[in-house]
Amino acid sequence: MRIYKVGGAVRDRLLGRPVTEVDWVVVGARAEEMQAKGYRPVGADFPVFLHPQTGEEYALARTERKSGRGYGGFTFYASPDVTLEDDLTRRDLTINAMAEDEHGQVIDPYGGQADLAARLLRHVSPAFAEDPLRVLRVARFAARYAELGFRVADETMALMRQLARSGELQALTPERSWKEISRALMEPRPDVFIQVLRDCGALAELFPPLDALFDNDRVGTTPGMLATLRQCADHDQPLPVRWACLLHPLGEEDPQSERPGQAIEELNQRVKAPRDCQELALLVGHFQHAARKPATLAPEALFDLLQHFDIYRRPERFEQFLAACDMIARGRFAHEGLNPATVYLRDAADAARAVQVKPLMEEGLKGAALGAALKRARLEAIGRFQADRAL
Ligand SMILES: Nc1ccn([C@@H]2O[C@H](COP(=O)(O)OP(=O)(O)OP(=O)(O)O)[C@@H](O)[C@H]2O)c(=O)n1
Repeated sequence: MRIYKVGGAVRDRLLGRPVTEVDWVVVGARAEEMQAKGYRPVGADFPVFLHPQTGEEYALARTERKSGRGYGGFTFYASPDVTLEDDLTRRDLTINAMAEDEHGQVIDPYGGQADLAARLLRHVSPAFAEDPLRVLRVARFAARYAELGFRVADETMALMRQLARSGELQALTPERSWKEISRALMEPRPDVFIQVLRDCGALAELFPPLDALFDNDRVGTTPGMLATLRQCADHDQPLPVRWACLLHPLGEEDPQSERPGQAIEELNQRVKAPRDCQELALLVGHFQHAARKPATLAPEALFDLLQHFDIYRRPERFEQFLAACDMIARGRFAHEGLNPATVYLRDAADAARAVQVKPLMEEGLKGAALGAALKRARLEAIGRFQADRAL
């Protein structure tokens, strides 16, 4: 049996980037031998094992054949006669299809090193098309390595276009799509991820309302949305902020639609985004306008906004909302430095939070009456705050 390091670890070492996770491929072995050596199988009929000590993944060299639509439709052929080259051919990109032996010798049958040098994301073979998720993966790698000068090779872009047109992306499960999308949004250039998806037609398949924005962009929202995503990366924003910033223009289209928030809701559901991402996207979609000019809001409207956010129990969610507003201000409106609108909102929230319950309880108030008195006191506090700031 021979063991090689493969995939991302080889690529990132050659790029001089930190290697976070090492995958191994095992040639000339059977599952029984692996288990006899103490490796633990990952699944019943998947030829991947975990090392007894390091927990790293060791996969038997395999070929993959697509037997149906979607990700379920894969069959594996793993056997001691599958060569390292066979295993590398089924991989997505040439830069991911390199291996390294125990002496640090690189095995590179598909020109991965040349493509690293040329800064090209190029598919290995037509087998690329067997997994439509790879369209998202390529866009994600483009987002990760854009700053190193990488771009998608023309022939790979053509293949991605074909895959998008075939409708195969529809067969991706929300879980697999979200895993790629969420990782891509956290890369240094999430805007490049979206642009690559747009260019190959995948955005139209995955997020039709976002794609439509690019087509009917009378007011130039899409360059602003892309710039906003870039700001998110430059300011290390967490995933919910980035997701909300991606979807924020849909909230602006909404006033004309019958159900505000519908487009955001649909995209949330489509990828089954986690709850915090869903919530923030809807809140940003809905309140971004009000948050741009909070000083012009009537005290009641400002109070309602803060109530809606449940700023008393969910302060971190409100902070993420303000962060998203800041990123939009920078990306869309080229605003630099401290954003007076979000400073105002944060101070208003602090004024409302400063209202104490204890004195009201000491007056003997309870239950609904206490709730109503607290609301009144907070509304008054906001009124005072606005009056002070107006001076
Ligand atoms: N749909 C996929 C998923 C994975 N791979 C191959 O499996 C390797 C390991 O996959 P993964 O761990 O997902 O990616 P990495 O390349 O290690 O990248 P990352 O740094 O994002 O983990 C990849 O390098 C690639 O060769 C593939 O060809 N097609």
